[in-house]
Amino acid sequence: MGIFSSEGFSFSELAGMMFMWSTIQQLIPQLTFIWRTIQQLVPQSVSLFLEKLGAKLHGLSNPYVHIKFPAYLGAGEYNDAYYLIGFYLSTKSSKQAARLKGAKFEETKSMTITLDDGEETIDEFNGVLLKWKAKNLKAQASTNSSSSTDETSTSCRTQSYVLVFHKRYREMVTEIYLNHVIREGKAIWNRNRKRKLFTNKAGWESINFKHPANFNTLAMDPKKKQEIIADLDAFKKRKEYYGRIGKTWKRGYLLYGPPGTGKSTMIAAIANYMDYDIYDLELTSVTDNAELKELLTDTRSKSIIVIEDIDCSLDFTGKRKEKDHTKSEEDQDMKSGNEKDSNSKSKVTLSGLLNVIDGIWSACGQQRIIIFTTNHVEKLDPALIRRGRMDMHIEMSYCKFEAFKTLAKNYLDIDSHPLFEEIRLLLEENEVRPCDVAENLMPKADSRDAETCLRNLIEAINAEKERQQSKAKDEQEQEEIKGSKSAKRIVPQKETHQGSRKVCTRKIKKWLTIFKKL
Ligand SMILES: Nc1ncnc2c1ncn2[C@@H]1O[C@H](COP(=O)(O)OP(=O)(O)OP(=O)(O)O)[C@@H](O)[C@H]1O
Ligand SMILES: [Mg+2]
Repeated sequence: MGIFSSEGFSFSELAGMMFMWSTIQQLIPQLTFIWRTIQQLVPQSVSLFLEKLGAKLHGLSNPYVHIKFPAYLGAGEYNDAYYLIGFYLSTKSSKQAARLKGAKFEETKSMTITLDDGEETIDEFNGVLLKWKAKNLKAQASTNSSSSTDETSTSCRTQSYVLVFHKRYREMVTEIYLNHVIREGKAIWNRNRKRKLFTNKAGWESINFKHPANFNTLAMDPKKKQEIIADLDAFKKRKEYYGRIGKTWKRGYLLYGPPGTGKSTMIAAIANYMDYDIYDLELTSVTDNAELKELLTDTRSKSIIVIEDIDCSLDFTGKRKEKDHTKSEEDQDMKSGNEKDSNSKSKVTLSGLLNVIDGIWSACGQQRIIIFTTNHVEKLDPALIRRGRMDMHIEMSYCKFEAFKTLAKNYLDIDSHPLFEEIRLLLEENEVRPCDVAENLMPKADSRDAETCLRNLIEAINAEKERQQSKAKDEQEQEEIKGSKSAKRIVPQKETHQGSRKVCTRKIKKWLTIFKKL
């Protein structure tokens, strides 16, 4: 029978119990006062012993363990675990608790719904039941008093989650369950957070990254595209594999090809596919190797570090090919770095960049992709792009028929058309950049239909073809003119030369006859 059930108690018994309870309540302040006085009188060691004894007795009678996760740790520091638990509980509590609260963070895409203050929810893990309570000390204290705006703004500091479980599961909870909660919380956070595009000015600055590019809309050879997707998939799943073979969990891609062939578009597609942030590293703004290290160690995991137009970024091109074998690589790079000083402020060197890629990341960089782009792959130092640093070399090339079909689908929403065959032949014969195809396929006015756009493209390719042909003809003519001019110049020279030789021979013969006469 429950103590608060009136069943089985007479009215006088109930009145007696209520009297006893109110007497105990009245005695509490006096008992507290006596306890405080004893604490002051007895030596500290004795009072500590008594406290420990009290806790032990309480432990014996209470089989439940409570772990508190406060939102605020003091000294301006907030507790990440509190927020991650909140994300974890958002998937559990909305089904059970009656009172919930919604929170929208600047960095997240959507609202997170979690337990309101004072609410509880039960979680089950490996057959064990665990209770989570949301507490707010301020809310409890201010139920009796009116709260000021100041209090509301700092009330998150007084919030906490308390986990309650039977003490027999202590080990399982602390060693397995809590790791699971934090891991799940992080996964929810990652799925919900907005992706960022970072650029380096003074340190990293970020904006939200929103780019519509994806592998479906990326125009390129479908086989090559599938290879890239498969490589990314393998990379995503290979955490254990990289750990086992002792390699850093990173992957390097070199994208090369003429301007307007989709290198930057490919980077956006990879970022969207992987759900990664992008760090767009402008090497010319990096003062020296030390700053480069700092910037790269400051990047988050699950990110892509991009160095666009690496051949133009710094003088990395082919330096090693002419290296002086009597000097160390670092010396030579430093020398070239100093030489560069005259036209660039950056002292970042090739070996500095290689050290950062290979060295620092081995220690702390995980789940990162590094991408270099260039229009002139032949100019790059082989050390920079060797396998292991740049694992995949991807050529982004001129638009062929398969790539065209993707663009026709993107821009005109068509899979076939009678003009496709003519376009296929034209694309085989000519080097047309995907950006030019895209430009021509984009309807300039609402009224323009697919056929008009396709005809525009055909016209544009033919016009370019004629332009190239007449340019080639002009160049040939110029060459011929140059050739004939130099031929004309050479002939009199030869004649003059021969003439002077003849004069010379005549003079010698004359002198010989004079000598003979003498
Ligand atoms: N392969 C492609 N697939 C889809 N769209 C493309 C492709 N290539 C180019 N485009 C279109 O052309 C525009 C320019 O492409 P992008 O900037 O990706 O070229 P790039 O290779 O990075 O050029 P650059 O070498 O000059 O930096 C894009 O905005 C896109 O609309
Ligand atoms: Mg680009």
